[in-house]
Amino acid sequence: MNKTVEVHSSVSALVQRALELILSKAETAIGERGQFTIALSGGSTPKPLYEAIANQKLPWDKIHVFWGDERYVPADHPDSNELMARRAWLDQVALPQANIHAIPTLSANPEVDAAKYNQHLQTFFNSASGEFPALDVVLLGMGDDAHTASLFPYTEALKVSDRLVTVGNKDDNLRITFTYPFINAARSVIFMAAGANKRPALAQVFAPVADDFAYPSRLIRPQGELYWLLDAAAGLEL
Ligand SMILES: O=C(O)[C@H](O)[C@@H](O)[C@H](O)[C@H](O)COP(=O)(O)O
Repeated sequence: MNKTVEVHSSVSALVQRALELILSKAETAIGERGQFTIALSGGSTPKPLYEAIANQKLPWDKIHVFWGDERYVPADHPDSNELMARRAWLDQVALPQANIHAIPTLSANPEVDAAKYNQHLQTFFNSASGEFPALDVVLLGMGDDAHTASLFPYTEALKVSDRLVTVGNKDDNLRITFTYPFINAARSVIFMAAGANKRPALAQVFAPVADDFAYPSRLIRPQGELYWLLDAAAGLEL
């Protein structure tokens, strides 16, 4: 793992840096493998990043978009991570619908939809059960409880290491989430975290010893590169 922690002066500087990184990873991936695969996060921090990506001229047909987690709501619900990314980015550019790999949420059973997304990913990457294919970029946020994707403290999802996708649980609201070993298989994992409310969690996530089960972002130790992009408020005491 190659870990880089950067503290930027403002949220817009952080967003600009995330944009640069993603453009550079996309160029490399398309040059080397003919396509760029990225998993998006929800939360509020990445929205200006998605708007900035939409303003770029990119070979959209070579870009495949996935989600690291999704709330268990229909795709037109205001809480949907897919809806946010569609409005800010995907609906604004000529990215083929077939390249948008949204998490299904309509079977009334999150276990069934998690299994469907798992299968969809295995088919896309042509990987066998038990293998963890590498996305080019997994974009993540972190909550002030140190959760990431929908891997919440002390939940069963943190123990799942035999598949790509599982069911997450936020205060008894079920969600669908990548598992930590799938995130860790990525070529690059980019965390974006802004705001002073993230400081106590970050201190635990960066501590040499702490409980991974209490602070799930600690589980993210990718085989490739790990970037933590922070704003000045989040990074103040680091
Ligand atoms: O769907 C979600 O809620 C997320 O993917 C989640 O893990 C998010 O990234 C963090 O809660 C940070 O959210 P903010 O960017 O709003 O701080």
